[in-house]
Amino acid sequence: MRVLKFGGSSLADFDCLKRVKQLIESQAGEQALVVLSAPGGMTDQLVELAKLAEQGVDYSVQWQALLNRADSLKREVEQLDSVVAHWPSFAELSDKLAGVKLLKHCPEQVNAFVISFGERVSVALMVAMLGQRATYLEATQCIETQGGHLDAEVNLVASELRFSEVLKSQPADFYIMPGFTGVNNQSELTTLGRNGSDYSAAVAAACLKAEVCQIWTDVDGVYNADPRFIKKASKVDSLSYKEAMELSYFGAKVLHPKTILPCAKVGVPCEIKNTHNPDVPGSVISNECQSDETVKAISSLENLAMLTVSGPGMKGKVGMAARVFSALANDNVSIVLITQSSCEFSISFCVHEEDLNLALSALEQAFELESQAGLIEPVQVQRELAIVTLVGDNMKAHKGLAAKFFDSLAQAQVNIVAIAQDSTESAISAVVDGALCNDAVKVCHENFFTHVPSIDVFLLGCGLVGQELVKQLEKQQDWLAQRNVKLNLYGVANSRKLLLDANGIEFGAWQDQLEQQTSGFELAKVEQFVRENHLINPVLVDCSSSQQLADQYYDFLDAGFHVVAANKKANTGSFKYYQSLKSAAQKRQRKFLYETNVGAGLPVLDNLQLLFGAGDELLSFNGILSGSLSYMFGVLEDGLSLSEATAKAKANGFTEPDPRDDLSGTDVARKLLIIARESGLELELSDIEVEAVVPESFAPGTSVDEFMAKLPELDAPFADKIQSAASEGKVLRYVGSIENGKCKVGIEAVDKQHALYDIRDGENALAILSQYYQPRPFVIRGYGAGAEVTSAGVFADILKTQSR
Ligand SMILES: NC(=O)C1=CN([C@@H]2O[C@H](COP(=O)(O)OP(=O)(O)OC[C@H]3O[C@@H](n4cnc5c(N)ncnc54)[C@H](O)[C@@H]3O)[C@@H](O)[C@H]2O)C=CC1
Ligand SMILES: N[C@@H](CC=O)C(=O)O
Repeated sequence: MRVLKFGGSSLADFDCLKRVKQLIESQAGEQALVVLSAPGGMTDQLVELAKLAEQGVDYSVQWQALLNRADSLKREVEQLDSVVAHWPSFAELSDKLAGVKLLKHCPEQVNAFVISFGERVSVALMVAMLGQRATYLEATQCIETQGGHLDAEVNLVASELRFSEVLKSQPADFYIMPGFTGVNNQSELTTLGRNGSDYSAAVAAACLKAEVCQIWTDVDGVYNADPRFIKKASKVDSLSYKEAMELSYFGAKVLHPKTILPCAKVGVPCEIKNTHNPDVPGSVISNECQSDETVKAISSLENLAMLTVSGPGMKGKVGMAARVFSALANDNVSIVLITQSSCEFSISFCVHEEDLNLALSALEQAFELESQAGLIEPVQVQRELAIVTLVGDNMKAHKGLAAKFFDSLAQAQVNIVAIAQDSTESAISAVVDGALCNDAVKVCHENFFTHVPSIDVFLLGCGLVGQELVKQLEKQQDWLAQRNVKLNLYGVANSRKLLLDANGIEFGAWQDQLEQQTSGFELAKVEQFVRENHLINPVLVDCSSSQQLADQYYDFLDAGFHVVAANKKANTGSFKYYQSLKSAAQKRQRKFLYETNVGAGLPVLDNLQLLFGAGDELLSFNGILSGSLSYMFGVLEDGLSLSEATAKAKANGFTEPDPRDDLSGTDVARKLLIIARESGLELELSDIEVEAVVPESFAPGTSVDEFMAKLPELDAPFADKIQSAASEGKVLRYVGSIENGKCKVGIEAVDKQHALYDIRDGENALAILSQYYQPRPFVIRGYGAGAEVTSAGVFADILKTQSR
């Protein structure tokens, strides 16, 4: 005997019914007991009718909708010449509802009759469709329950007897039985709790020692996370009973939690299959489950509240926990998870939010005296919580899984309210803020299953460096995929507009799309986008030179973004702000990375931070830190004028957006300040002594174009300077130095023997004399400006946001 159960989604309309009929008939010579749910959505209609009737309000519209739906299904079946002989009595249903409306009261027994009516509709239709080979099996003759009329428990022993007698007296190929329904020992109809048809099937399978219990639904099986939400969730081929039980208990909606126990008791394998995809092997739940995976799946349960009972009267007092839990049990409050502090001062447990008031009043009554005597404190309540659970039998004795779990939650910025693990180590649960539950599941799924961490980039500033970065991101997609990194570009902003796209921005089309936007960047907008799309590793990448953006880095970090900056303005604001960014990043466990602030793509700051971290100390620094000035001084030697050299440097993408930042020495001063600060000097930008190439007083208040047009006025005096240095066999270089805690930048004339003589064409050269690197300094040399090298440095920083 095989037991098959079809849920409401498999019975939603006539086409679905035909598909189910075919599946039943394909049981090739096997006897089958088929359990049917109500046609999809019909139980909800019935529940609503009962509610309206109880409120004494008019329900004729809803009633008509139910009748129409049922009648149209019946008509379609009868068009096949199959008379629906067992059609349940709608007149009886109507009478019952009228009675409820009159009394404004719906007794449980009547409620059970009303809400289980849809199952009888399904069975009547299917028996008619299958014809002679099928027999209508009354669940009320077979499934004996105890407890109330609603949410009743099955008495397996009594039910086994009933099944064997009833089946003996009615031999058939196919027994079609309504799910969700039972009978108590007073022959009154009962129901098994919402979605209880799975439970009916499991009970039938256990009582009949069936070969298999197949649960047919609308998904291919049990997934390792909720597939409606985790796109990369994959089907689990086999699970143990324990794993399935933990999963369904902690929220996996594909199976009713009560289903497993009856199957497990008898060892009937339970198979989950997709009605719409019957050839795909489903998930098999059995004792035979063999797999090496440690974590099988992640589930989550939302809408929970946590209650904490504490007080001096708890400590060392035997029986307190028992009293807490029996008070709740007496009021039928189900406890989802329990945790207790080791000092025994408090017990915390989770209940479903809907049971919260009941739980509170039960505890109030049970501990009234202790509470008056000050032995028990008022019960603390935390609402809107969720439980995220990792499930897997092989987690047992496997070191590091809990650490990885908690680390994942930290990565998603999810605070853990409480934790619990059963002693068999097959499930480990964390109670978390309900609003962050999906983030938590997503990051755990990434870390335990797909192993493809995602980096979610929002690019601010798409000029030279920003545009080049987008090109590099596009070019490297395959390289990233090979290394299991998913780098998504979700947002691009210029100074006026912000483009956000939850599907990821198209690399080829972003410029046009950005232009079509109507509003600009605001942190709140991006934050909301991150929340709505449950992004775990959002990175704001600043490739602008905006002071306004630099001033918001603290807020970016505080809002949980990593920050990658080519823009130097935040690090060269006040020392206090510079420090606050470091501590915000640390506090929020986010990265603040700005390698390109000095030397563009050259590995300067990372190396310095590592060296200083290893105890090295800066003794002195000397070098060329400006790519544009390195280039300009080089071509000046070759005979170009200052204005020509500046225009060329600008065209090559070496200068700042405003070349005056380079020519005034400010850009180099900023870089030197950052090196100084990284080495521990508490300096401000105003502490740097600056000798300008072109003083800020030249053409003040002009636009970049006006400045460039006026610059030729300085060509002659500058050519003289070059000439006079050349007459001594020297060249001019723009040099930054740190000596005895003092920083200065300015022009130096150097001869052939000088280490900086050959540094030109955009190259930077940095000589770092330190405790560890002396008497010869540690030297870094290479191109220190330009869109390609700079965006490569930004790219590297983006990738570094992943390292822990
Ligand atoms: N070009 C280079 O070699 C290097 C540049 N950097 C830094 O990279 C940054 C970008 O440089 P480039 O791309 O050369 O400049 P760019 O002028 O070509 O691009 C900057 C872009 O930022 C945009 N922008 C300005 N304010 C904005 C705001 N509030 N929000 C969004 N976008 C805004 C501008 O409209 C412009 O398109 C600068 O801070 C620069 O100091 C750092 C190292 C090397
Ligand atoms: N304008 C800068 C670009 C890099 O920071 C330079 O010339 O070095």
